Amino acid sequence: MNVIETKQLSKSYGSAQIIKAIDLSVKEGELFGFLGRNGAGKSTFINMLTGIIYPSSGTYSLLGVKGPNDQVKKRMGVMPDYSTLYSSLTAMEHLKFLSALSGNSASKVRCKEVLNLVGLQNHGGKKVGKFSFGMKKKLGIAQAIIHDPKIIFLDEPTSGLDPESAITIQKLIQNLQKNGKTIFMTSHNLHEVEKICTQIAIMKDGQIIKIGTMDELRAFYRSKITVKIKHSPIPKAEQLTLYEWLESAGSDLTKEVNSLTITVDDEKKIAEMIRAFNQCKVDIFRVEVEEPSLEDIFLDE
Ligand SMILES: Nc1ncnc2c1ncn2[C@@H]1O[C@H](COP(=O)(O)OP(=O)(O)OP(=O)(O)O)[C@@H](O)[C@H]1O
Repeated sequence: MNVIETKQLSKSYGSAQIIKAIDLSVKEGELFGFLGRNGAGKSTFINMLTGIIYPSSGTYSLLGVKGPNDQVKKRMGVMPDYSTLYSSLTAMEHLKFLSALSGNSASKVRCKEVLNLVGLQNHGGKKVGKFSFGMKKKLGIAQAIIHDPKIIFLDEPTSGLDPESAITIQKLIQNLQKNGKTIFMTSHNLHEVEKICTQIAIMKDGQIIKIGTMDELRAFYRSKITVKIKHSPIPKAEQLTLYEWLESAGSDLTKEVNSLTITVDDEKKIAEMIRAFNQCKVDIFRVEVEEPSLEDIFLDE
């Protein structure tokens, strides 16, 4: 089942079209990573799905129900902007208060359990006003999951967290997914998205320009395979021919002592290179092939 589905979803402010007729389907149980440069339109898109702003045109449905819908909102978790937390309440009071407000009143035991999950187990009695930025972020995630929702929207859940806390949150997000939740998250941390997301979309100027699993995105990008070859010394008489051949076979050739790095556009070129080395009586000791990372794919856009 598609848990999130948008059809021609658009948003304009005045004459500026921020989101341009997006058709998107997110299946149940996906950990969906939504990427894009600053101002691409990620938050605007999420804000439409979570009912914070209205679309200018197009439709969306969540859990098969056309949005916005109050019943669906109860089954959806949204990480709030940290500035909207109540500073005079303690973390425990905050979770109890907000869960009651949204019609999903949480028990003290559940509040403690969720504070534990986000790593705030020792801070339940502390006033939110005294929280650091990272602690507020964790409390925001706790608030998003307190009522055990089916879909969870997280806008940059780990930005500003120290590395250890970021890993705790990434593991928590992965566990939520393993337990059947559908998670839709934005992030500027490409390494994180590559590591944990099962589907990735890249947004540019209000449109989704690439979408797929990490492997599918790599397949779009097969033209950048970096190969590092460690080899025996190249006989002087063969050097010119071999290097000239390599330059015609690939690009970005970097020569070092008994090793080289080259970028090729097709895996078949790797086999051809090995044959060319052998013909020049050069032994190959190691071939390292570097697949394009999400960063390569993202930066290429
Ligand atoms: N209320 C608004 N009125 C006018 N323009 C807006 C409004 N909200 C957002 N925008 C514009 O919409 C564009 C997309 O903004 P949005 O916040 O969705 O981007 P984003 O991808 O989430 O960026 P970031 O990564 O910086 O959070 C920006 O050009 C922004 O200035």
